Amino acid sequence: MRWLSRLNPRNSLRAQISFASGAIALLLSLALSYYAAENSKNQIEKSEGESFARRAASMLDVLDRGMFERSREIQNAATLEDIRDPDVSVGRKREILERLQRSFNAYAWIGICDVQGKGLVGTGKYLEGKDLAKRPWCSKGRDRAYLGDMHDALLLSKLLPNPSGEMFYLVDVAAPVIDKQGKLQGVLCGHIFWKWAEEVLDSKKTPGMDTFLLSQDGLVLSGPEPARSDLAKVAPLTLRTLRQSGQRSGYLLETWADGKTYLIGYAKSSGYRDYPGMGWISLMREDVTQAFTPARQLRQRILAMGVMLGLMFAWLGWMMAGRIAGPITRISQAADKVAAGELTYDVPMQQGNGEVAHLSTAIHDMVGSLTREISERRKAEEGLRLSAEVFANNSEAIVITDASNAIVMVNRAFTEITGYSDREVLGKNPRILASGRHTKEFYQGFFTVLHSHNQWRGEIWNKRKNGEVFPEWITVSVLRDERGEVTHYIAVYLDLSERKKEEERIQYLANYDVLTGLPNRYLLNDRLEQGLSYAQGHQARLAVMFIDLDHFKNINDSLGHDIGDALLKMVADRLKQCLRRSDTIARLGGDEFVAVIGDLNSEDEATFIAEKMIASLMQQFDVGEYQLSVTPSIGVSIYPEDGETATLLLRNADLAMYRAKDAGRNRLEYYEAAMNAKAVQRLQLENDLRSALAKGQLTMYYQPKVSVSSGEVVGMEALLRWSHPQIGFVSPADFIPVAEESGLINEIGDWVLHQVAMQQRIWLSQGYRIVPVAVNLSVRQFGQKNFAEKIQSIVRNVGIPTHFIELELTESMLMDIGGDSIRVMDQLNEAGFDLSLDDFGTGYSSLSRLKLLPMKSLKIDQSFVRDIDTDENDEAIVNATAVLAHAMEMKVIAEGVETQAQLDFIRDLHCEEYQGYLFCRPVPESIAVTYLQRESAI
Ligand SMILES: Nc1nc2c(ncn2[C@@H]2O[C@@H]3COP(=O)(O)O[C@H]4[C@@H](O)[C@H](n5cnc6c(=O)[nH]c(N)nc65)O[C@@H]4COP(=O)(O)O[C@H]3[C@H]2O)c(=O)[nH]1
Repeated sequence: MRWLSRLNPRNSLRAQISFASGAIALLLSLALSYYAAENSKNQIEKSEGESFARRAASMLDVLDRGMFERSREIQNAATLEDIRDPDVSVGRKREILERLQRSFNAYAWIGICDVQGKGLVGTGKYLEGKDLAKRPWCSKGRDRAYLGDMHDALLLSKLLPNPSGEMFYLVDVAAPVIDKQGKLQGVLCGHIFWKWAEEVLDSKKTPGMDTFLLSQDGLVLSGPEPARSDLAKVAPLTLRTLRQSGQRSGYLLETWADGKTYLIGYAKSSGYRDYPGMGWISLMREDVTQAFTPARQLRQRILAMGVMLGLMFAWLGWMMAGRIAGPITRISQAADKVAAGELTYDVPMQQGNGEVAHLSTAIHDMVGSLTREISERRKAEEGLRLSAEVFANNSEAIVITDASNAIVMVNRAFTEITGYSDREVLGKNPRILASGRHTKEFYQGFFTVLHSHNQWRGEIWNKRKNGEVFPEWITVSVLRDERGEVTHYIAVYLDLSERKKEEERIQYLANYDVLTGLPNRYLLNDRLEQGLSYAQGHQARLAVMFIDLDHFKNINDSLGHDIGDALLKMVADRLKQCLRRSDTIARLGGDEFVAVIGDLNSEDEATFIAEKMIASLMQQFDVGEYQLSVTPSIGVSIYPEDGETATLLLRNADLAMYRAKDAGRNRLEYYEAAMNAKAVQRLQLENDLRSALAKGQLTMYYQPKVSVSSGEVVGMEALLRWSHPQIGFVSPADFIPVAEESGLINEIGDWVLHQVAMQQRIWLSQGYRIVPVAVNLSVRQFGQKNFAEKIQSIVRNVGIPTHFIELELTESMLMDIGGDSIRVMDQLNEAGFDLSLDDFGTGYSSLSRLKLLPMKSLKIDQSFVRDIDTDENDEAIVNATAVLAHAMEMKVIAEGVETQAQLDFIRDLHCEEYQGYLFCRPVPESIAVTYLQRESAI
């Protein structure tokens, strides 16, 4: 509907121009058509009128001449000898008259009346003998030639042949008949059919046109009105005009009684030659609707052309206006867009030098400069808004003072930090915030720097409204006018309270253990360094104690970390209580604590403190619902004997602590130099072990397991051997712990498992009888993620069933591995591995816990077997263990059976299997296979 609105002149300049030009053209055409039609009407009126008048005149001429000629004929006939001579017979006369009648066919009758008025002779013998005296021609034709007006043919119409029977009219032409003697003999008269006149009139007529012949009195002699009716009744005006008009012919326009307007041409008879005529008037009329048809048609044509012209002009106007209005429309659309805020809109520029081009350029430039101005203003407003936002929302307090240092403006943060509302401080000096902590000189220095550098930065202690003194970092700037005079000071305050607290917190976290509140490793180092420098300066001695809780991991795993943490806090408190205020007790992490005891008089003092600690920790802890006890292993190093640096002293105390652990835990060990050598040796071993695998220095030995009852080899234990290139044979008892500590055990363990599985596969492929081969697992291996899946995949990848492999776990492992261990054991068991508990009796396995484990067999440690035949205790232990194991449906395997006596003993105790030098030492694969072979040979 947009185009409709474009056509509305009220909306569109283009439509206005178009309508105006169309309307002008139309009006002009209307005027022109009116003028042309009027003109044409006048023309028609004149030419037609004149033509009518001419034709009316010529009609009269014909009639007058006809009447004149008839009159002459009759006069001439009257002078004929035979006519004038009374003696000539009537027949002769009749003959002459009939000949005359034939010469003009309009003669109705020609005849002669005698002086008495009696019909003497007549053509067709009509009226002969009749009394014609009263006839005007008879009476008036005696003296001279007579012409009579139209009259009814009363007699002749009955006599003459008249098929229609209608009355007809005649005009009379008569002349006196005078004989030679000059005596009147009668009157010769010719009756002329009036039809003749009507035919003359008709001959001048054209369709749509009427002719009238009027008598002098205005009676209708011929025409559409009844004969001898008075024209004054139907056209009084016309008749009056004719009478008044002095002209012989002319035309006029008049409305007749029938309501129609006629164009009328008229002529008045003027006779012919000496014939004066009878005063006849001829009229030719035409209805103007017909007469003016050409004018009307012309007007219609001009009007049609006008409409065409109007439309053409409207279209031309539309096109021209389009050329003018198009660019203006584009400019106005562009202006609309700009007005709607589309400032980036580029107003199109019209090419050329015309007004519109000038307008478009001017608007383009104007919009450009407006846009620039607006965007600059917006930027400025944005800047102001931002500044106000920054001022209002800045987290730092902002105070603006005037040159006299009276506060003129503060922001929200100021109120939040100081507690003063803006109303409370406006007009006041910022001095109201002074804490009193700074001296007069400080403020003097402050203003000196401020005025010389226009800025001062620094920390100031101020006071809040509630009286709290707090630190702030302040930046004060000076604002000056163009003359350099100070107008304002702007101070930005950053409240440092939180930051200080945070710094203190960070400081605390950096130096203290969060759980126990004891100094951590860093603060310990500091304190130790301080203690050492004191000791050096005062030739004093100092002790470093490394304290590790035994089997603390078990508590964490079994009772949860919350209990473990609570216990550690209590342990920390008790350790602290065992020390003097000047001493330091720190927590390094986990269950490791270090104490630094300065100004030591003797070793006994350290021993006393350590024993106090052991005694203190051994007392029961009530943690939640649990009653717990822990034992520590404590290693001590002394300055200056065991080291002069903090690092050395800590390391040596650590070594001593390990020694205490090795020596059975819950004890105190002093550092000895030999420990260090052992540690070095251990480190060397570790390094060598790293490359042992790659260098092929590790091999597997196998020791058969034998059925006590049958003496058959029913299994084997895989035992690792390391052939060190320098040291020679290294016992697994020595390098397995090293591998465990260093983490190498995982790699080595995988290798062992793979080797054993491969060996089984080879034996299988070689057709040997397969017995399960037990592989030792270490605690660290067991702790690996997805351990069960891993060893399963190693075995399956080799391509042997899992029940070919037995897994041995030591009892002490159960103490060290986490609470998840039962789940892992279940997984292994479900995967098809048999599990066996090694070294049973050396640890402190709770029997109730043992019940939960999916163990297939239980190996009695060789230390019990060794003296079984001599030591009753050992015998009792082995016996009880065997009973217990059987009760739990486990096999019992005796380890380290060296003698027949021992074998007999374990047989008595119903052990199912044994393993030991008695049957076979651990041997390489080449020998081990012979046991299988031999067995398979049986
Ligand atoms: N006196 C005496 N000893 C006997 C007798 N019969 C066997 N033995 C020794 O007793 C140890 C039995 O192995 P274990 O208790 O599992 O104790 C093993 C095991 O805990 C560990 N070990 C050995 N190989 C591996 C291994 O591949 N992986 C892991 N994690 N540990 C291993 O090293 C320990 C020591 O292994 P070995 O030195 O081979 O010592 C073996 C074996 O040689 C005997 O009649 N008399």
